[in-house]
Amino acid sequence: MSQSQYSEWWRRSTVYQVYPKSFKDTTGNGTGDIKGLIEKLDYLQKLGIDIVWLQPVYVSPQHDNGYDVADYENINPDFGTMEDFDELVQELHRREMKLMIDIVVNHTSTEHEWFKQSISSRNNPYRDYYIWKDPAPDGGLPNNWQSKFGGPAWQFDEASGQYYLTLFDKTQADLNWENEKVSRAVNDMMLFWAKKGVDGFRMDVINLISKDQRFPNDDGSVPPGDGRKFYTDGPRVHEYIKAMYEEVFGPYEMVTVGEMSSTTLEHCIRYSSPKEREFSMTFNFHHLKVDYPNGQKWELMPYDFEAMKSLFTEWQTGMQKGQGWNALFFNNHDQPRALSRFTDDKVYRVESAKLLATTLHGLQGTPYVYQGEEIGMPNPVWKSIDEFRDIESLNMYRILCEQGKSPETALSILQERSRDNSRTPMQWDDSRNAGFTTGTPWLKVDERYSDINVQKELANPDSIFHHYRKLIALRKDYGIFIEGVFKRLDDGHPEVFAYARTGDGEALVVVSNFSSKEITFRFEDSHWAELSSSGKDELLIGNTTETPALTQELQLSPYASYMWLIR
Ligand SMILES: O=P(O)(O)OC[C@H]1O[C@H](O[C@H]2O[C@H](CO)[C@@H](O)[C@H](O)[C@H]2O)[C@H](O)[C@@H](O)[C@@H]1O
Repeated sequence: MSQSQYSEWWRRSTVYQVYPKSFKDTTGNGTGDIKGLIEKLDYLQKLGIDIVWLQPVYVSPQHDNGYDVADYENINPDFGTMEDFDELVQELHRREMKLMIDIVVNHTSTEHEWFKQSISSRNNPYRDYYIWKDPAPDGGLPNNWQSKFGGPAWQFDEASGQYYLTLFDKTQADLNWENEKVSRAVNDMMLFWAKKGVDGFRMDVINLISKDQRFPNDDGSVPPGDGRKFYTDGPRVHEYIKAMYEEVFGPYEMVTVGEMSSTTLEHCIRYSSPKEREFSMTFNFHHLKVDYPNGQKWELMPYDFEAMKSLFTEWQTGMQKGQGWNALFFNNHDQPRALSRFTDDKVYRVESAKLLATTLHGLQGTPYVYQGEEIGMPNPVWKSIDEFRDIESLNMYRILCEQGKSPETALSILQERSRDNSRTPMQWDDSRNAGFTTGTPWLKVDERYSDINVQKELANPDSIFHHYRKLIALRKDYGIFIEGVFKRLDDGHPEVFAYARTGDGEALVVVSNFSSKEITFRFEDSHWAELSSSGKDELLIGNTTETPALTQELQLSPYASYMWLIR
């Protein structure tokens, strides 16, 4: 890739993901709001954040916490007003920060006016905005596709005698992108926000919008056999995205990230290579499915560390070769906290949080920090099903019990897998409800908030927060973070992930011990010969009190992680 292809500002940026419902409540109604986010912008600026990704704040019945949009161009009163939104844009821009908003157009809420019209009669002009099918000849479901939240992907409408498609909850009806009026309406909606000064979009499950128009049954030959192979990266998806680029993203010079569900490397290269004129970058989830036995999210197994490292290697190398760009992340609002999932959130919580950050931020791509990650928030401990709020978790708990699992077993699966793990309120200080709200929080606050909170983190120069701050600043200082060619260096070591990023006679080297053991790690001779001939090493950042030089053999304490620059 030539130098100029790396010149876009967002390649040097770090994005902070805000789950508004759990960020900061200023009204006392127990739900975070836009004014709460404005109140905390100085905090995000201190962290060094360039872009804030604000998750859906549109009018919505909130069955899926805003991913069920009922009106794309108005703000849900729980989150505030359009004036608050405009103030947010101004306040971000005043700080030279950017705003990225969530666009959810694979589906709408069934409370959206388009759907209300669509379901009203077979002849309504909006009927074709959604995917309606007759029952199968035997009177059953149109096909055997499954909803990602459990159960069949079809809902029956008695009045018209047809089914509509819902790949997520039954209140989230899939839009029919074959209808040109749908893409027209979506582009108009995106132009509305672009004209308001929004700088970018995060496009929810955007690679699911084009369905195989034959709507065939899934024969189960490719796991998980739920129909996804017929609508994931579907036949016309690139055509649809290119049209968005030409009309909206390109003219408004937006930064865009596509959330790509169950995607492939080949497609992500196409989605994010500049010459394709689609998105700036893509999220994929493969590295986070390394604890799903046979791709089954609702079964447990210890995570496969080697698989995780191989997936990072495959995507780093593949995207680099194909000129694509990765969105880098370990955490988001759909994932349990990586700290609890892949490392030790108790004895080595601080070391672990810093290790995950260093390992991720040294990779090629744009890093995303999910709220609370920068202070080392772990999964909470769940005591009862009554504490959960997430629609997927509640559906799956019911299904797991129906399948014969005991309530205790079902709860233990939710403890590891529930999306609510990452959605508990942000912990600002040690006052009541962690300073999140003066009212009753919509989801419980983790009990450890008096130890783990922003106030404490800011006061301690060695905190996780300050580690993130340094990493974010380093990315701006050294071009090697952006351009360096990825090479894995640990040769299948069972505890260590080690890699280099090389270029222009320099090397960035990251070595992380993902275990609670004190270990010795030795670079293989050929790797060491290359590294040691590259120049003099300087430790850029580490997570212990030691400041080791880079040597062929390294003693690594539990969860130790270091990043060196050689030049
Ligand atoms: O696990 P994948 O098949 O790779 O899918 C990725 C994620 O897709 C879904 O997330 C997004 O869409 C949902 C519906 O709008 C919404 O509920 C969620 O919050 C969005 O981020 C899926 O729900 C996630 O579990 C997957 O991780």
